[in-house]
Amino acid sequence: MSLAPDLTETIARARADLRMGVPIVLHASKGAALIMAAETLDAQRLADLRALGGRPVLAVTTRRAETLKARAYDGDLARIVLPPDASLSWVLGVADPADDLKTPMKGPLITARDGDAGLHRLALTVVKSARLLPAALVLDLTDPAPFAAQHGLTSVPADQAAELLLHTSPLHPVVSARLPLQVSEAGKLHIFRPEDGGEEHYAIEIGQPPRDAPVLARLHSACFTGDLMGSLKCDCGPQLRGALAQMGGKGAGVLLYLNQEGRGIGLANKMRAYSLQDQGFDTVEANHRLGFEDDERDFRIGAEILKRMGFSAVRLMTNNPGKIAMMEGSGVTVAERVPLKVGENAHNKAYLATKAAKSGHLL
Ligand SMILES: Nc1nc2c(ncn2[C@@H]2O[C@H](COP(=O)(O)OP(=O)(O)OP(=O)(O)O)[C@@H](O)[C@H]2O)c(=O)[nH]1
Ligand SMILES: [Zn+2]
Repeated sequence: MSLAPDLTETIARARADLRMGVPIVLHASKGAALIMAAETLDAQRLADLRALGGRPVLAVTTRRAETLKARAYDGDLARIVLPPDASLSWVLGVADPADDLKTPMKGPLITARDGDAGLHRLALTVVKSARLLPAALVLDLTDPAPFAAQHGLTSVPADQAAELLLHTSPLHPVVSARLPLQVSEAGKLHIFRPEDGGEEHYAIEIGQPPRDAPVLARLHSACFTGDLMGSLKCDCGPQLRGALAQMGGKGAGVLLYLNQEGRGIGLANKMRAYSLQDQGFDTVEANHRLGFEDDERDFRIGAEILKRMGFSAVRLMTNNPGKIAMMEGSGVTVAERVPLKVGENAHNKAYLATKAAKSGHLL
């Protein structure tokens, strides 16, 4: 018997550590490294890192490197060599585009091209999944086990972790209960909990849709600003209410409320993107300047929930062809696309036009 955390639990612990500003250790057959998230770094830990000697680098995605005009030799990421006099604000300036226009980074930034970037890539994956800015300080370690033990750090086997993180975490139903709604008194809420310690997702079932026919379905991604605050910057609130109203009218349907705020980058990063939009960048450019892809969501989660509920085919309410492709790729048939065009206003007109022009949304 062992009470020790397994791999999934160790990764969840690493995520929590990074959010708290605590370093982690990644170890693989080819090498090992000490990792700190740039966003939660403080001056003391930066000084402690320096005291260890070696050649620390700041790993950023190629998206971010492009804005910084730093050469990326590792495909999807760049390893920026930390200058000897780099301060905390230098690190934060590389990680966070907030002041790019006001105080552009003084280059040239030197990037590493020798050696392997596997641990850096994994570091960025873990930092992203902790909903932090995708930038991580990485220092090679030669003797990771005693180092981690001496400092009480979470130590993650990198090869196995990289493999595990390719897959969507299994989800388990937690509870279901009746939930009478304005659109239908025959509402029911189901809660699903992922094994990886990530956020729970919800399914709102309306009526009793038969499992052997395509169900009217909506995959809605959480939008605190639009769903709850009535923000005019997007169309999420009207889409949420519009989808529920249609399901209520038909007497059957299932709306998945996926906690993938900000197209999967989290609310804090979405607000960073909004702030960049106020500087003149569109929704896609803002994500890229932050170092993210246009869309970081994993719609396989939606497909998993539908399958667990017994559905194998949907009439999907969406304008996003990416959702249809992901459903089909995950084994849920999209029998029909049901357009959902509601809530356009003067504030979100340009946002909706950008999604049509750059992200392939259907008009
Ligand atoms: N990163 C980022 N996320 C945004 C922005 N505006 C809205 N969002 C998020 O985008 C998501 C919108 O999701 P959905 O309603 O599923 O929209 P969609 O992918 O356009 O697809 P359909 O509505 O199905 O056509 C929500 O998670 C919002 O929080 C933005 O400017 N930047
Ligand atoms: Zn929204």
